[in-house]
Formats: sequence, C-alpha cells, structure tokens
Amino acid sequence: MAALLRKLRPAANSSSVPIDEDDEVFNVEYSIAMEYHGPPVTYRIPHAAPVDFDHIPTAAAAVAMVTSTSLFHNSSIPVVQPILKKKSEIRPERETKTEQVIVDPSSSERLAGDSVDLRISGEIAGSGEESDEGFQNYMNPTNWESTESGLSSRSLSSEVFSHKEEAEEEEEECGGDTPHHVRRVSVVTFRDPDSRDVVEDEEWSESGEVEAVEERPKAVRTGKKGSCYRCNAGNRFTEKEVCIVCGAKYCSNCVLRAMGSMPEGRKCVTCIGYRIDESRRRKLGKCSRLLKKLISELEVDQIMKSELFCKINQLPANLVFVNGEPLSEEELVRLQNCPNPPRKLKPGFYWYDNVSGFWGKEGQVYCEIISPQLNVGGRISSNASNGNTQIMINGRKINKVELRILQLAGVPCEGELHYWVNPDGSYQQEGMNNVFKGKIWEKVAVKLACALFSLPIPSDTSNPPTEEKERPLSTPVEKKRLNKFLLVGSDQSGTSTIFKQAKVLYNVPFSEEERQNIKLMIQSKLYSYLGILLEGREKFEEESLFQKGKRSLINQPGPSGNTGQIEQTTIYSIGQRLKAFSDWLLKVMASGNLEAIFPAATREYAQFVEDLWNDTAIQATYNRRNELEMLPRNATYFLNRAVEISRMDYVPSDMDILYAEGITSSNSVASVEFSCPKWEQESMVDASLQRDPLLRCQLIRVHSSSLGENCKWLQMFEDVDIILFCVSLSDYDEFFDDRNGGKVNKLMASKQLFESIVTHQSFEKKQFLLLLNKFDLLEEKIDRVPLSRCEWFQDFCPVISSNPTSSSNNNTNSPTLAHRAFQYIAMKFKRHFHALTDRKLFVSLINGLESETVDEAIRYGGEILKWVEEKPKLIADQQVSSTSIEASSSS
Ligand SMILES: Nc1nc2c(ncn2[C@@H]2O[C@H](COP(=O)(O)OP(=O)(O)OP(=O)(O)O)[C@@H](O)[C@H]2O)c(=O)[nH]1
Ligand SMILES: [Ca+2]
Repeated sequence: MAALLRKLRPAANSSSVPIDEDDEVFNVEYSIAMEYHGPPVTYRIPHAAPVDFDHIPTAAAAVAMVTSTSLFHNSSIPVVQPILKKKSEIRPERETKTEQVIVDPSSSERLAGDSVDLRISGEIAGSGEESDEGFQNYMNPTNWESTESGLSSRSLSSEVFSHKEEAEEEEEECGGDTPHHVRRVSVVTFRDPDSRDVVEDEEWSESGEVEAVEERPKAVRTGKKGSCYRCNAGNRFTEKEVCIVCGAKYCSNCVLRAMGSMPEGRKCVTCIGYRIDESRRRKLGKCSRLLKKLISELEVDQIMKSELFCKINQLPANLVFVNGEPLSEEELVRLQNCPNPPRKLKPGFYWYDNVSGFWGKEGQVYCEIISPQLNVGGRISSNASNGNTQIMINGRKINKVELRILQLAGVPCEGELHYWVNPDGSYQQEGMNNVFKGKIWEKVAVKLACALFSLPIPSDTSNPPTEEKERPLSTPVEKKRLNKFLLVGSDQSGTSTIFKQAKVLYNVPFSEEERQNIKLMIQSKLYSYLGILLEGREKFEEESLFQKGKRSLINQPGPSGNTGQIEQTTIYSIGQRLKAFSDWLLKVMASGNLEAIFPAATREYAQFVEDLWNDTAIQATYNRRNELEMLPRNATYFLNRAVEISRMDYVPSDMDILYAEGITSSNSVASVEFSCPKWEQESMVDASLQRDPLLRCQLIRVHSSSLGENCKWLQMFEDVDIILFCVSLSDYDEFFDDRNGGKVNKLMASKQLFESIVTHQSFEKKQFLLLLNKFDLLEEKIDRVPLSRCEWFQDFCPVISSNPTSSSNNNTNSPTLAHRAFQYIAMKFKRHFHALTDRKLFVSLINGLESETVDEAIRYGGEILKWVEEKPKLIADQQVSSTSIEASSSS
C-alpha cells in the first residue's frame, strides 16, 4: 500500500507534480484541476481518490475537461463527475462495487488514512497486468458517456441500450482491448460541491428488480467503518440518520447541515429530486430518535409526512410489472389498497394468479398470497414461475416444491394435470366437476412443509411462521451450498434455547413479533412461578402451624385453652387480600387455564405481583425455594425481577429471551439462516470469501411434539445434512407420568425418541451429532443423586479416586465425577447408535445457556459435514468425536 500511495498522487493545488515510484523518479507533467481562488468555504471539500497517472492515456482529455467552460459557470468548487465502470468489465470474479475518480482541487492529506479510496484506487490502478484491461475500459469514453447521460447501463431506457450496443460494436471493431478514448467527445459536468462524493454504478439486484430510470446517487463513506459520512467522526455506536436516497449516514452534528429543511424527507440536499432507495421504502415516515432530539415534534411530523406523501417518493407504477405488463397508476392503487396487498412492494417483475391470490417474483415460486380477483397487470403465463413439472395450477406450471406440497396434501399428481385452486385451498381438476374433498392447507404436513420451504399459506388457515415474515423470500432448493441442520430433542431438552443462542451468536435479530411473543410468555410464566411459590407457602404455613401446635401442647400442657387461637399466624401467613388473590391463582392453575387468562390479565394483576413479592411470607417461602420441586431452575432468574416483569412496559432483554422457555407459544417449526461460522473465521483475511452468501447454514428446530406418531413427519426434513439430537443430562433422575399412571424416566424417553429418529428411513445415511446439554445441572446433582437412578445407567462405576471428594477437587489430572458421567453417557449413546445403524455418532457437550459451548457445537456440526464431503477416509479412521469430548469437557 505504501508503494501504491507513493505511486498515486491526487491532484493537488499545483498543476504539475513530480511523482516518484520506489527509487525511480518520474517527472510526469500533468494537469488535472485548477486551483480554487474563490472565497473560503464552510463545508467540507470533496477530495480525490488517487489515480494512477502514468496509466492514464487521456491526460489531454483531462486538461480539456478542466478548462471546459462549465467550470466557470459554476461558482462553487468543481468536482468531476465520478466516472463509472461496469462491474462486468473489470474482473468478473471480484466483487468490485465502486469505481470512482473524484478530483479534489484542495486536499491531499486525507487520502493517507482513507482505506475506501485506497482500495478503490487499487482496483483502478492495480499493480500488474490483470488490471490493465479494466483500466482501459475505465478510461473508455463510451463508458463515460453512458454514465454521464445519467443512466444506469442496465436501466430501462432504450437510449442507453443503444449507447451500450454502440459501445460494444466499437469494442469489436477495435479488437476489444485497445483504448478508444478519442472516439467520442466526453461530456463532463461538474457538480455542486456538497454533492455526493460518489455516484456508484447501480447494482442490479439478484431478483431482477427494476431500478428507477434516473440514476440514484449512492454514498460511499470516506471515513472508517461506522463513522459519519460528513465529518468522519464517530463509530458504529454513534446515533446517525440515513439518507433515504443515497444511504449516507450523518451524526447529529451534521445531519441538519447535510439534509437542510428536508422537503422530501430525509435526503441529503443533493439527493432531493431523486427517487428513494427502494430497500428503504418501509422505513419511510418512521422517524429516528436522533431527529426527534434535534428538532421539534411538529417539524418532525411535517418532514415525515412529506417523506411519505411527496410525489417523487412514491412507488413508480410503471416499474411494477405484473404478468409481464407494467401497472397503470390506478392498478397500483388497486393493488396497494386491496385487503391483503403484497408486502414491501418494490419495482420489479411479478406474477399474480388472480384465482388463488398467489403472488411471486417472475421465475420464482410464490412468496405471498394476496387478495385474489384483482384486475391488475396482464394474463398469467404458464411459465410465470419457471415451473418444470407436468402439473398446472390456475394456468401456471408449478415447480417441484409446490408439487411436493400437493403430494403431501394428497392431491393426485400423476401425469399432466391442470387444477383450479381457490383462495381457501379447495381444488378441482380442470374439465371435471369433481370438487375434491378437503383443502390443501389443512394438513399438518402441508403446513410443516410450507414452513420449511418458507412458503406462505392462506392467512385464515394459520398464521405463517413469524420467521418468514421478516425474511426475504428464498427457496432453499435453489441454494446449493446451504448446510442444513435439524435440531430436535425431547421436551425441555433445550432445543429452543440452542436455537435462540444461534440467533444471538450469528446476529440474526429477534423480530418485533418474536420479542412480543416472548414477552407475553415470560409474563405468563411468571404467574405460574408465583403460583408454585404460593402453593409452597400454603404447605409451609400448615407445617409451621402444626409444629407450633405440637410445641404449645408440649409447653403448656393442661387446660390453658386459648393457645390454639393465639398462634394462628406464622411467618408464612398472608393477609386477606393477598390470600384471595392466591386462592384465585391456585384455582386457575389447577384448572389448567393459566395460559388462557395470562398474559391478557397482566395489566390487572401487576399490583398484586408487587404486593406479593414484597410480602415477608412470600420472601420466606422464596428462601426455601430449593424445597419446591415444581419450581423450574430458571424461575429464580425471572422471580428476582417479578415486579419489573409484571409491568406493562417491560421489555425483555436478549438474556431474558434466552432464559425464557421456548420461542413461540406454539411448537411450530422455526428456522434461522446465517453464514457458516466456521467459514467466517477462516476467511478473516479474505473479505470476499467472508461475504459469500452461498456458504450458509440453516438451523431448523422442530419440537418433538410436532413430529407426529412414530415421528412420521420426519420425512419433511429428509434433505437436511445433519441432525443435532439434544438430550438433557439432568434428565437421568427425572420422571413424568405416562398415560397409564406409571412413571417414565425422562432420559429413557429421550433414548426412545433418539431410536425412532436415527432409525427413521429418511435419515438412513445422515450424520448425527448428539448434544448432551445442561451439563451445569448434571454437575450440580451428580454428587447428590447417583446416575443409576436411570435404569440405563446401572453399570456406571466411576473409578473411586484417592480423593473422596473428587467431584469438587481441583486436581486437573482426574476428571470430575460429572465429566466421567458425561463420558459414560456419551459412550452409552454411541454404542447404542452403532448397534442400530452400524455407524458412528458424534457427541458434543454443551450448556445451552453458555453461548460459547453452543457456538462450538454448531461449528463442530459444520466441520463434520466438511469432513464427510472432503475426507471420507479420514473419517473412517478417526476415533470419532473423541476430540469433541475432550474439547468440550475442558470448559
Ligand atoms: N441450567 C440450564 N438450563 C438450561 C440449559 N439449556 C436449557 N436450559 C433451560 O431448560 C429449559 C428448557 O429449555 P427449552 O430450550 O425451552 O427446551 P425445549 O423443551 O427443547 O424447547 P421448548 O419445549 O420449545 O421450550 C429452559 O428453561 C432453559 O432455560 C442448560 O444448559 N443449563
Ligand atoms: Ca420447553
């Protein structure tokens, strides 16, 4: 970089600068900008990205530019319009986003610390031959022209296409790689000094969205990551406001200067008149805290209104294509105002089946179900969604995923068939009058499948999984390099905790809806914990009365008479009002209606919670909570903050979410996608690899109760790569009542579920990673409760170490009792797995509440898949998973 810096010099105040490279000295005379002689300016002056001058074949043209009259017609500091190069013309294998040349007549020092510019100039100038071609293209005036005309080369304008064709023709004539900078007259315009430093080549989004016809400016930060785009100060924690056009972010000191009076909402002054960045559409009208702090509420209100309603910010109807035809203004209004409009509509090409209401992006499976029977766009074509099956639905060939769903719903799918499907899921074969019984979306399997493939189902049948709402549509079938993990375990094994950990670990934020759901769950649970306390209180009160009674009989034998009445209260007694509440709550709990009443009733009972919690009787009971078998471990975490949690305005933290039981109140399938953690770490150096969106993991968590009898719905997951089976180590001494009134050991139940899953025909060749969870609880109880409490672990005989208190000693050489127990259990499962499948089981030790152990286990899962793919032999020889046990047990 240092060499590059020396090699590259920005245009400075003088018109002639000698450039030296390494030891050689080049006395290159060049001239690129004029010195500014005007009055001092108050704003920050745009600066130049370095240009490799000895590679510029058009120095003369540059002179011409500067001396062009437009400079003098503009009273402000001249800035050369950034020059763009088409991405494909540089190096197709590299993610080169921005190419820019900005000539700054005034400053050069800033360059040194400016990594963005250096990187970009690296692309421009390069150091070897590989960049030459790109560079020549870059200097090709035909490219300039298409830029200067203010149009994206891929925009809709036919004018641009013709420009481009001409350019290509010329390229062919010249053999493609000679620079042809003298062919055309370059038209270079100068911009206002405060203008966007950079205009970036418009990205053509993967989904083929149509971008606005005129070029939309995009900002490039000149400071370090997270800093303000204007003053370069601050970091990513500094509050900032974003321009809805170019994406520039400004700190509170700069925002008003950069955005002025905001007649079209939050836009840089220079972005006024430009269409907004479509990806920011849903933020329109939603004000940030920053702005509220800076200006009055009234003004904010006004700005937000303009932002939402001013003409230029409206979605342009003619850029929304439905079934091949652009919408008219009326059609767009109709579409946006129907009862169930498409969410987050952007310019783009869509198909719409107006019989069923299916809505999707052209060439893709449907992503939404909107109101049917709208008269918008053209007629649907049979290949609208690029279907490749023989089945048609409402005039459209469906694709494999949809076919799968039809099959699951029991719809006959042999041969070439055409069905008419109604919005409610009822269906009929074309030309037949037999309306089939049942509706497609009613079956659990179909719902599960839809959840898995991120496909919506009609909203009256069931709510689509929350997960999918925030996520852009993606059909997993199209993503080849997605590592799919299926996370499953028996109830309370901790799968939802692990799932939530993954979200926190890999930066997938909880949606508002999830937070809200979890908040309600935490609040409901709080009442059940209180109920358990109150039950305990009654017991303790009785006991203590009984004790007192006995004592008084002993102390005062004879006919003293009144002792019984006097001693009616104990420290466990509560007043009338609380007693009434307590009785009511216990009754509700006994009737099993707690979930139904709370959290709706939270508002009314918050005060009771506070009074209860402050009552000495409850505190005395709480101090004996270890004796309350029913009280779950994590209850303490929430009970300690009972008063805060019971309030209406309680907002659960990430930690609260983690400690809460479950994710959603229903046990639906949940899925989260993130970049493979393993890859990310490896590619610290190579940013392009790190961002490769194809190297992704999907973690699908399914609750055992939704697997159905004999786990029959497991077939839905037959395309996963690895199954993470979760077992709670603390289950070995816990029991639940079965239907016949018998006691079932929870670990035995887990073992049984494990058997059904590993032997399931869909999973014949799958990898299995056993997650032995809740190690902390095992550590806690192994000293008190022998492992043999579980019938499967009868033969556990830990070597008695010379130190009798081995489990708590600090001798690092001998593993603790808990570790030995873990190793023993892991061995039991491995042997069992081997007996069932003749294959090897991988094992990881985790504590669901500790993120590192979960991270480790997920990485381990990724590694297993990599090994399987790359080194099958190595796997066979490997003493399977011993590394994992050692690695994790050291924690
Ligand atoms: N002490 C301890 N508690 C854990 C650990 N992992 C999970 N838990 C708690 O165990 C309880 C059950 O965990 P969940 O994640 O809800 O278990 P699940 O039954 O698989 O999932 P759901 O039934 O959907 O809730 C929760 O209260 C967790 O906070 C752990 O490693 N240590
Ligand atoms: Ca649970």
